[in-house]
This record gives sequence, C-alpha cells and structure tokens, in this order.
Amino acid sequence: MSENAIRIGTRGSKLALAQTGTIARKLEEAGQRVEIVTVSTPGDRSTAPIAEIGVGVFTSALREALLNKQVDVAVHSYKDLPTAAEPGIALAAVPPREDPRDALIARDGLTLGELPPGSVVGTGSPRRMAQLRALGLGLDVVPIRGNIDTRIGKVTSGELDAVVLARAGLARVGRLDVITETLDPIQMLPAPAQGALAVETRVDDVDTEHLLQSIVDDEATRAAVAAERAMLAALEAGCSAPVGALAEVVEDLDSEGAVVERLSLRGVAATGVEGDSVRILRASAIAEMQEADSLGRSLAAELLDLGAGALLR
Ligand SMILES: NCc1[nH]cc(CCC(=O)O)c1CC(=O)O
Repeated sequence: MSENAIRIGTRGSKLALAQTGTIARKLEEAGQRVEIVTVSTPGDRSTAPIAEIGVGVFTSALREALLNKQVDVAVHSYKDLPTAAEPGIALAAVPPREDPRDALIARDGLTLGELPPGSVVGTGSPRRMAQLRALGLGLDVVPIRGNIDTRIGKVTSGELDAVVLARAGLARVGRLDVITETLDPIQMLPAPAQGALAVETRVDDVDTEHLLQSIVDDEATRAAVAAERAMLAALEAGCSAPVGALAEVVEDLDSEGAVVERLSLRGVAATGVEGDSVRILRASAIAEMQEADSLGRSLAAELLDLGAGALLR
C-alpha cells in the first residue's frame, strides 16, 4: 500500500468515470488513497466514424499519460484496446465482467422480431451492422456515433426506431431501464472483451500492479477475454472489424465423467457491411480453462478455413 494517493487516469465520459469509480472504490475500501485524473482523447474530440480515426483512439492518450507518469493506473473499456501489447505497460487486473451481451433500445418497447421491415436501426459498429443485416428482417441499419445518452436520445426523439448498445455500458451509467430486449448471442455475438475492463500499470511499478491484481483481478474474466482477444488477433482484425466473440465458463464432463469447468468460445466474422449482401461465418469450440489463448487461435483458424480471411480483407 502506498502512502501517497494512487493517480487513476480515465477518459472523461460518464461511462468511463463510472467504470473508473468502481476501481477507485475497491482501492479505497482496501485503505488506499486515490486521485482520479481525467485525460481527453482524440476519440472524444472527433465526431468522425471510429473506423476512420483508427485503432486505439480512446486508449492511446491514456497509455501515454501512464508512460509519462502523469497517472499511475489507466482504466480502459477492454474492448477498445488494440490487441498488440504496449511496451512498458502491464495488464495489472481484469475485474469481474459485466453482462457482455448487446442490448436493443427500441421505440414502444419493441423487440427485434417485432420491428417492422424498413425500421431504422442505428449503430456505428460494423460487427453489429453485419449481424443485424444477417437476420434478414429488412431492417435499415444506419451508422451513428456519440455517447450513450446521445444514442438513447435518437430513439426517444423519434429520429430512429432503435439503437443497439452494450448492455454493460448501460448498466454502468444506470440506464438498464431503457433496454427493450437483451440480444441472444446466437443472433448477436458481442465484441471481443465487451463488458470487461482492463486496468493497466507501468511495468516498473510492481507495487501498484500487485495491489490492483490482489484487489480487483478476476481469473475467469481474464481467461474468457484472453480467448476472445486471441481469436481477434489471429484473424488480424482490429477493434472496429466485423468480428464478434464470446467465451464463457461452462460445466462439462471429463473423461471419467466428473464435472469440470471448461471454456467455451463462439466466434463470428462478417462482410457486406457497406452493401446490402451479408456473408457471415460462425463457429464454436471448447477447451480447458488454462488453454484460453490456443482456443482463440484455433477458432480463428477454423473461421479462416471457412473463408473468413476473404471476408475481413
Ligand atoms: N466502443 C465504445 C464503447 N466502449 C465500451 C462500451 C460499453 C462498455 C463495454 O462494452 O465494456 C462502449 C459503448 C457501446 O459499445 O455501447
């Protein structure tokens, strides 16, 4: 435990502050003083589509502040982090994950199946666009951007019939009330690492790293996210690619018939995000808990065998 306050860096959005607050409270409960430092990122300042601004728009400024010693800890939405490791930075903790599924917010309490053909559904995510189009419901999927409140506002104002958002983000800002349907991963696989946080420290600051690891790290979440991100990396796809993945701890039987915990992974890769035709590939696999990385890589290999390489290029 440090005598001085640990400085936790965060983006300034309502969502980011809520996420950082959960980590700060855990540290304070353990008797550690903390100070929250807001860092503005190019992703916050630009209104261009995320796919155009590039990888790491929300995360690189925070990582810079960490490396420059302006802060001691960086808290990110894990799904916004590029898959490439950053020299000098340690993944100190992966806290317990929120519900990773996507959620529909539709007018008049409607579910996806109840939206009439021609309904206008907003999402900025190529992954969500592709999976929505693949349902074949005749939905008119249009790109949107903006923070959670802005997106909800486009439905309440009548501008859009519905939007799709991460349930986890809505939970963290206390807006679960607006959800009209939580989407089944069979139809809509979330982004790799959706609902999870990444808590980073400097590699030379082992004390802070160990403190966070002992207080907020969750092994099951770490394994699940590792499998999902290994799949994403092996597909050589970034955080704005039309790729979804969800790993879950499931009960399975070992060779002697005893109940064991294993890691199940489902994946999706898609194309046709720009046009109307959608091609979508889905696959799943299961492995031992400690084989998360190879599970992710082998599911990626299976998707590539099925033709995902062509889809993503
Ligand atoms: N790309 C923006 C972003 N980054 C993290 C979340 C939500 C929280 C999470 O998934 O962990 C969101 C908003 C959304 O996708 O609806």
